[in-house]
Amino acid sequence: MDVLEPLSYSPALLYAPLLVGSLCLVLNYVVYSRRVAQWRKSNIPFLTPSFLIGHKYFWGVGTNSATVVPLDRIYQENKDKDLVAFFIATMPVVLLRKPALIKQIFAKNFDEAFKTGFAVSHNDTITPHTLSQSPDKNVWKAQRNALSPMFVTTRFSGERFADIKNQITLTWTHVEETRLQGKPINIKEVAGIFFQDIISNSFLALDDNSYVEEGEFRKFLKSLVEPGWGRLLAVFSQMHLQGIPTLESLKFITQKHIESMRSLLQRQIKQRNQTGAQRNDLIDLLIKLKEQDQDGKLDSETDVTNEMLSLGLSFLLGGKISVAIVDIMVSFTIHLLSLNPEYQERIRREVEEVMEKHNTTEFTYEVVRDLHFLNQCLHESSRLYPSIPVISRVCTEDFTPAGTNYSFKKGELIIVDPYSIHRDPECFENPDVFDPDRFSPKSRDSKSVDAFLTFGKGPRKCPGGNVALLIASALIGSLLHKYEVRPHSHTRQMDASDFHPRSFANVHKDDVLVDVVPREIFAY
Ligand code: HEM
Repeated sequence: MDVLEPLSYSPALLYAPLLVGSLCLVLNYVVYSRRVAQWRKSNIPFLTPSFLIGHKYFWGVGTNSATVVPLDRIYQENKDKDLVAFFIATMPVVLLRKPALIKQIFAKNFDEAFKTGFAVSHNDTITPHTLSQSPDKNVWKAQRNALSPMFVTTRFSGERFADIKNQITLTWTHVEETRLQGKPINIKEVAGIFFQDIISNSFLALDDNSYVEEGEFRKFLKSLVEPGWGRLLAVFSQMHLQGIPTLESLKFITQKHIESMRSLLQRQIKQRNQTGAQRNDLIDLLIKLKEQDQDGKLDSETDVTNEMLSLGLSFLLGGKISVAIVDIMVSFTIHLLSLNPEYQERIRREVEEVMEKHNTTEFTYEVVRDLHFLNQCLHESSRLYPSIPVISRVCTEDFTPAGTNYSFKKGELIIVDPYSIHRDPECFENPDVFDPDRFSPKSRDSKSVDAFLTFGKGPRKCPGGNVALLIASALIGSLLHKYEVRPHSHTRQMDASDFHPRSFANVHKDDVLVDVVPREIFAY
């Protein structure tokens, strides 16, 4: 074509996008109006959406602000309300503001709102059967019961503490080598390797050492949680399209993830059958499930059924992503401790006292389990930085929470924003101050217990929290036992403006680096 030849468009090409765009806007308007009318009738206070574009609050999400930033703004601007409804882009949601109402709906109205907001398309074969996503309450219950032995921290007692001990040694070696090279420690990376290698070695019998070569399980988790537009859109569409089949690329857990986990489990089951070892881990649990359910009907004894795979994923993803966010909790905690040396010193003293009590100079299950002040520090840091920005429920029936006149309709998406509640002075005094003592047994009262939402609320509350806290305590206790930790990359306390805009977890956007000084040297 001659470059100077004028471009000629067919009128259909020109008008089609305009027509489709206009139809979408009109449709949006109809949807908005109907939903607003429903909220009005249900006595649910709402923010009036602007004509055709919903609410502007969320426009910066993904580019310059994390999801909690607009949620926090709405939370702050509606101080006089128990709850407030609005649209995230075109998705209608009801944000609960008061801990008492959250407890009422998440616990007492569990039967009417048991589903999480992460709906799945029903033509999927795996995810509808996972613990955190199943729309069937019986499946959820069965999965939670079947997995319960995996969430017991005594699994790590006695000789089974060896996997944690081995990671402590590897971490000390890595930290010392990095220090001797004159470099700071990337604490999120260290925490990620520590936790994920322990999970892969203890529950899957993999022999991962991600300091030498990135482990298979760590790679798998990274592919799910690495911040980016794709992952952010996948979570949004999964919440918004409630059950409507979506494009493969818009799924949070894709077929590729599923098949790579299937082949990993298949390999480990085969190996276990060959060795006949008993480890009381996830592989043993899956083999037992297969023996009970299949009566030897499968072609191969290593076949991994969809049911086994769903159960495996339910645990390995910790509901959805919980297993992949323990490193976030640890890196925020170490950063806060680097800014507050007096609390580091209290942890060191506690480690020594507890070791003395147990007549040992080593880290054992009993020592780590008894580090109560360190546990308070973890709670306090996860209050300031709850890793999960939104906890959600979908109403499965119409209901009115007792003592209110709000009527929730079937299908309504309810959300809770732990970050804002945790920083509300009505729930926690001086909320921006890092004060681990507020979690001491004598300071804790029912008000702060109700308002603490890091691990969720009600029967769906995170069952893996204690495993996460135990492993996090082992890492932080052992690190502080050897080193004084000082801030390197961030010299002030972080807030939501430091969160990554394209992550669906509340993770800092830049690496958190700290310097370490060995205690012996520091003493002189
Ligand atoms: C810092 C670490 C963790 C945090 C902050 C966390 C937080 C959460 C939250 C907020 C929920 C949703 C609760 C709700 O909907 O009310 C959840 C669910 C869940 N978590 Fe965790 N979690 C963590 C670690 C873990 C670990 C290590 C595991 C597994 C070993 C795990 C397993 C689960 C499971 C299976 C669910 C789904 C429960 C259900 O739907 O019944 N979590 N977690």
